Amino acid sequence: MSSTNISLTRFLIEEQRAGRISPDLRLLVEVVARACKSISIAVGKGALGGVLGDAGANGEASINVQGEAQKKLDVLSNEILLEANAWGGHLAGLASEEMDTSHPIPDKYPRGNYLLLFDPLDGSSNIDVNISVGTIFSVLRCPDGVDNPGDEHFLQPGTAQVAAGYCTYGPSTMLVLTVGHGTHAFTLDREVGSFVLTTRGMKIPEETREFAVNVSNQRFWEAPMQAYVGDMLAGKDGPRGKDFNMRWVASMVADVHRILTRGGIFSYPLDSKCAPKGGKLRLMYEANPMSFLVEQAGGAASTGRQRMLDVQPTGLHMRVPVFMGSKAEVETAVRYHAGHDAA
Ligand SMILES: O=P(O)(O)OC[C@H]1O[C@](O)(COP(=O)(O)O)[C@@H](O)[C@@H]1O
Ligand SMILES: [Mg+2]
Ligand SMILES: [Mg+2]
Repeated sequence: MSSTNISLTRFLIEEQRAGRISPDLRLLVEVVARACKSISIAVGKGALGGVLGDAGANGEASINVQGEAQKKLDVLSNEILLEANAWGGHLAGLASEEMDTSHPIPDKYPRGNYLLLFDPLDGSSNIDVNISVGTIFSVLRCPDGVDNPGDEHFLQPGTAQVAAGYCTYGPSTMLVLTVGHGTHAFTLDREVGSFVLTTRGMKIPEETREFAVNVSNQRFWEAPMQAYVGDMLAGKDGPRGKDFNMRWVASMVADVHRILTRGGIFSYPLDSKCAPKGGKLRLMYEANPMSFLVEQAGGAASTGRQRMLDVQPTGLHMRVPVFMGSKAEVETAVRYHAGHDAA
């Protein structure tokens, strides 16, 4: 990755001058980036910051709307994002993976035209073992004439996103962003405190020999997924005619970042455990923003049966099966599903 001297601030101003983003959207992305810097500092303190471990009090776990035990950093990251964004004047409302319902902007603050959705800390199970975690965000327009949005106003397909991104808190902190004109990566210069453009126009190779999936769920998968992964594992003597490598960080941000950097396919398919909920990963906070970034980098994203960005959400916390990454490989996964469904 070659570094430039273009800061995120300058990049966004240039996007605004080119008419690709509004001044409000520019400021909104700046606020999210600033919040991510604060989360990065909290994550980076690790065991010294008193932020590891489970949230909750008196030995009682704190359970979020997803039915999952919250980590202290899940709660802290959510608070940082809410606090940073609520008063800025660019938003009509916020929604978070960690909150039951959408969060209106308090009356004391001015309202803007955008809706912000986020997974404040993705890959929570990795926090306590010092493996990369991240923040994922998505920006929608508030429908015309609505100044006090409710959950229903957030239920827009991924094609309606005006910006999406993630911040990965790994060996370096990186912000990866799209405003609908390519996917661009910024690395946090920790001494200066600003994000610097390090890759303009990320490109996912069309073909790959690397897949990411939690294979421990194999016996619960649907038949087409069993066949798809079985054929990859058969290697060059099997029907795919090539050997595949496998990676699974179990932080979607880190797995998708690898795929944006060197290609691959990331998958969290339907299995009989998560099928009653529709899948494991969340459409609005995880699948849609990541699919927007991946498509803007020349990749593809699907549920296995439908382009991800075309899915009409039916609930704020809706879950979906996910296949995303190198275009030809995602198309292959989709063909296995179509072949099975047609049989
Ligand atoms: O533990 P599993 O089943 O492999 O699931 C891992 C997946 O779950 C997630 O951790 C879910 O995200 P959260 O940590 O935000 O709930 C993804 O980041 C990751 O891809
Ligand atoms: Mg997540
Ligand atoms: Mg999360």
